[in-house]
Amino acid sequence: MAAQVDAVILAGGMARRMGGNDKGLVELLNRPMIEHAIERIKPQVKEILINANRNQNRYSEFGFKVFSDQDSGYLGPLAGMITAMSNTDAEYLLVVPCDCPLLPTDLVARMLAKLTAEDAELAVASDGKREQPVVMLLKPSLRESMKAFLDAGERKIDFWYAKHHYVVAEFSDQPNAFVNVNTPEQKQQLGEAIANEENH
Ligand SMILES: Nc1nc2c(ncn2[C@@H]2O[C@H](COP(=O)(O)OP(=O)(O)OP(=O)(O)O)[C@@H](O)[C@H]2O)c(=O)[nH]1
Ligand SMILES: [Mg+2]
Repeated sequence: MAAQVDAVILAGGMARRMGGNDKGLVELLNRPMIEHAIERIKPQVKEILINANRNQNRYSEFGFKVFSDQDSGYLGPLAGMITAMSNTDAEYLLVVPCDCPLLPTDLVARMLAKLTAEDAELAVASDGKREQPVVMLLKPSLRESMKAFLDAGERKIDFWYAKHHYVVAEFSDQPNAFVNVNTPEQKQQLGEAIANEENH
């Protein structure tokens, strides 16, 4: 039987570079940004969880459970992951950010294949050039380790996973898959690029 995988879409940041507008809800091509991620990920997992620290009612309209960080105070993406890990009973949790509209449609399959082939604890995605620390597939049992790391005042995701047996799943065949939107200018550029692509 295929392994059970749930996903958390992280939308819990402050989006300062977006001018403080809730990044998951700003519109890209007339749709809230998170909807692009939902569309890519939904066919690949059992359930989607949304992690958001404001506008929870608006987020719940997408039809999935919404969780805020357990420890308030914007402690970074790891705080959102910890919350999701306590709210899933799946074998694996996929973590993705809300601001990556072009995530691979074969993300879970390839990360899971790599993780199981090497009997690793977690897999991190790479675009072929760089690891993408907010795109991970992990076992929810890693929650204790992540919590201890955060409680010790640490924040950096790659420092955390370096402590574990991890593998890197490469998506060099899809160099734009992890394009990430942080500013209004990037949003504008990506919107135009996608629209151009669709017109060809
Ligand atoms: N739960 C949670 N998620 C966070 C937090 N900070 C960032 N994230 C998420 O982590 C992902 C990557 O972070 P960034 O792209 O830096 O987003 P951001 O922090 O909202 O934006 P900036 O304020 O411009 O850095 C995004 O999906 C954010 O929603 C946090 O404190 N808590
Ligand atoms: Mg940030």
